[in-house]
Amino acid sequence: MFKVLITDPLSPQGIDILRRAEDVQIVEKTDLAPEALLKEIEDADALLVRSQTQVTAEVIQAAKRLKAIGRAGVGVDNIDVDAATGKGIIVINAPDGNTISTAEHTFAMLIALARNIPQAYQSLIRGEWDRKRFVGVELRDKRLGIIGLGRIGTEVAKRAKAFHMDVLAYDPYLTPDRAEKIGIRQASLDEVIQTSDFITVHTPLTKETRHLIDSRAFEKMKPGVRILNCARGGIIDEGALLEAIQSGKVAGAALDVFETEPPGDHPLLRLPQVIATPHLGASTREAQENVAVDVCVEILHILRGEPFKNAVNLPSIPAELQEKLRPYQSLAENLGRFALQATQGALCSVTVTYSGELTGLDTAPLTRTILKGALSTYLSDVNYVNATFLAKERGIRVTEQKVSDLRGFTNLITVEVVTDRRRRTVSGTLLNGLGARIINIDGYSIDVLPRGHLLLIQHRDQPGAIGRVGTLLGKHGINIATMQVGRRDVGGQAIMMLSVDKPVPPEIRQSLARLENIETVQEIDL
Ligand SMILES: NC(=O)C1=CN([C@@H]2O[C@H](COP(=O)(O)OP(=O)(O)OC[C@H]3O[C@@H](n4cnc5c(N)ncnc54)[C@H](O)[C@@H]3O)[C@@H](O)[C@H]2O)C=CC1
Ligand SMILES: O=C(O)CCC(=O)C(=O)O
Repeated sequence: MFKVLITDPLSPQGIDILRRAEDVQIVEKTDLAPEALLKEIEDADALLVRSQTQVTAEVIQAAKRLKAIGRAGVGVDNIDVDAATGKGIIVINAPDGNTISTAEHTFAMLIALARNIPQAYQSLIRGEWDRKRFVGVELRDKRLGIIGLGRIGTEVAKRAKAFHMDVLAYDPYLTPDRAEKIGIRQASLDEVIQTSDFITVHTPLTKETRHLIDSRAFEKMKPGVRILNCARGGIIDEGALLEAIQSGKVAGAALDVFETEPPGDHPLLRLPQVIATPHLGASTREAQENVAVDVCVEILHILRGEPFKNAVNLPSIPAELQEKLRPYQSLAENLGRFALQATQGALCSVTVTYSGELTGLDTAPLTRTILKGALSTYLSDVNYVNATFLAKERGIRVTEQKVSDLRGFTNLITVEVVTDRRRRTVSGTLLNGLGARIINIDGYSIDVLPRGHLLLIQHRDQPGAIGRVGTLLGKHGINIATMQVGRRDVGGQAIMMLSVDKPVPPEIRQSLARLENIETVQEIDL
């Protein structure tokens, strides 16, 4: 009998699936005090939560038999996924079930914002009859700038088109083919920011999207622009938004999410131009049913040892194969991350070539890991199980091949990525006793540890180029830990691969790119 502990309110449609299972005992205890949770989790086989229960490392350590944690929703921010992975506990989520609800909520906010509906309602119930203060704007022919055209962004775009809005999207990871299929014009971030009447964000919160909309972005916007965030607090810099509204640049904002939740007595909430909801994007009966059903079905699969999907942290592969592939997992993930970060742009195809001892194995899980590494650069909930599916959905061609060419190594993985901007080939190997190494980029031989902050610089092989890079980084207090240089011909094209002790800010990368004989500078974070 499997004990499934449910600690947040979950839709009964989901729980009924577990109730009908003869091998499951349900323990439903919401609002458990932290100590009570530590006790209750001890003999649980699975834990089901929404966003309230904090599944900390302490909770995970207290569990003696836990095999799976299910999140009825997308974000797993309340679960210590690393601690779960460390204990071999599978964490799953339900990424599709709340897309429509969140898109509809965004649209509700868009209309409410355009027509001052919450403010007018408040005024009316105060006993006023003020028809002048709440004059709004039409949506028709207004430009809606969508930042992040994934599942939710696409659904928002469809609804905006039905309202005859002029929709423009910025999503650097979307291929032109896919955008054409959705029927949305793609533009640069600057064009979206400078020309939109409404701007809505639908990206995950990543290093790249944190404060994507900051004071510089607000300066560039049209006066009277209206802003929406129903994705994650932190994509928009709340301090900069406050100033932009107070200065009159921004006419209004609709917020479902906040940098800290709950936001408490936040200055933005005191502005009459701001309308807000307490993270209600996914709060519909349908979305909650969808995510609860999805997560309960998958939890049963995991408990019964059947194939499952939407794992956030673990691939489902036979133990024997897993054992053989395990040493390559981190190299594979880092090769995917490295290749895409070094290439930039919308991914069109990935070709993975395996050589040596890898040719005799089923390498599909490694290819999935490479895809996961590449796609997690810009998608919110990529995992080992859904990476291939997501690539297919986005029209990315994935090819796997095995060859005998080993270039002197006992094993070799070569990843070739093609984006709408360029093509890159990166090879890596596991050196006996020394661990993972990147040994070739675009035909240039190097020897780099795939770890930490790296700078990939393309330059002309001329005297002084290396020195100028070192001097400029040194001037800004950035220490170079290691440096590798690869060239084909004397005086010709060459690359430098630097590992540095801290991230290199964009303005310093731009200064580097302006140095004599330096052509491109890419930062890679592994
Ligand atoms: N308010 C709420 O209750 C809910 C909020 N969400 C949040 O909404 C967000 C989007 O969710 P989905 O559409 O399901 O995710 P998704 O993964 O389908 O789409 C994200 C999109 O953002 C794009 N993107 C990534 N980095 C970008 C960048 N720097 N600039 C522009 N575009 C970038 C990706 O290419 C992708 O197309 C997630 O953060 C999710 O957590 C999701 C559900 C409910
Ligand atoms: O209502 C919830 O569970 C939060 C939804 C959400 O933000 C997500 O699924 O990422």
